[in-house]
Amino acid sequence: MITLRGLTKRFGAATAVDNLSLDIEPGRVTGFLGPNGAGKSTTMRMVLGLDRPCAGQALVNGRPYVTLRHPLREVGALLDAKAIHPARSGRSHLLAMARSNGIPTRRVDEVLATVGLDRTAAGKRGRTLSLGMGQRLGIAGALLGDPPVLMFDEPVNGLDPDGVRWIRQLMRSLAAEGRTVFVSSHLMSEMQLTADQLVVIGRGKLIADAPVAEVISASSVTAVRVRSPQPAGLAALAQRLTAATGQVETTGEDELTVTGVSRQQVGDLAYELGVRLHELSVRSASLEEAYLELTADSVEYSGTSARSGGRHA
Ligand SMILES: Nc1ncnc2c1ncn2[C@@H]1O[C@H](COP(=O)(O)OP(=O)(O)OP(=O)(O)O)[C@@H](O)[C@H]1O
Repeated sequence: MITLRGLTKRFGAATAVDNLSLDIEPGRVTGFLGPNGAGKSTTMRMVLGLDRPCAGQALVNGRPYVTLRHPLREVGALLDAKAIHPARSGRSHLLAMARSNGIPTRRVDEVLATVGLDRTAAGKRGRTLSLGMGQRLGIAGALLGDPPVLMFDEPVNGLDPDGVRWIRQLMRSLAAEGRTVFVSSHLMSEMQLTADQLVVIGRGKLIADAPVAEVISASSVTAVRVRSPQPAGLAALAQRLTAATGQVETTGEDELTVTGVSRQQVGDLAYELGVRLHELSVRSASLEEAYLELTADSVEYSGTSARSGGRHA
């Protein structure tokens, strides 16, 4: 479990993390999303005691990182895959980590096997590691102490499709073992497949903390399509839906597209009015659409081309 309470970090006049309070629960994958510069890495660094909060607290299993006696056994993290000495082999890097945390040497070979690095790959020097090998080595380091809490900052960066799928399965299985898995990514399609819960931040502030399905269904891009062969009935239904705070658009001769009202509500209203329906279907937003809508006002750096969906700040 990771607990953030009023967590705040300022760099000079800029507030990178602004009064964040949340619980990142065990047994599920929590995706950590936000535009560039939103404060994700800074938050993770504070959990690991690498940055000191200006206010508030970040706790791992109820304790500040700096008070943990064997930190690698409590929390494992992949923050920067390049954090290995260029002249050191992957295996000796892990051996040094193990030694300083009282972890037996055999565990190094276990985690190397878990991440699919053989002896030759593990014997390569840091400077010669490919991006994918570096990521795998970083993940091996995170798993070394068999910790109940794991944090990964953009773990699929630069990985090929096999690597991406492997990471997804690893995250899922770590969560299924009851661990806390907190992972940041900009790949929405991947997050939609991997995460159970989402934490979205923008400009250091919490925007959403909800299950993936809830984030998607709350999006205005999620819409109900309703078709009827009875034009008068459809018009009456449109009127009632508008009164029920739905946004109704006529999208065809016999068709309405409704947002802000659930499919059940539309079906119940149609039944009440005695309107015959030929279709009642939901068009779900993608996580990407929902995310763009949520963060439209928090994007610090954006190009000039128009984006579909969300509003512009
Ligand atoms: N050491 C530092 N000194 C000054 N400013 C910093 C420092 N580290 C981070 N920042 C600033 O804090 C803000 C948050 O940065 P952070 O790297 O945490 O965002 P992020 O959400 O991880 O972004 P990205 O998705 O681009 O990795 C940014 O405005 C960044 O420039």
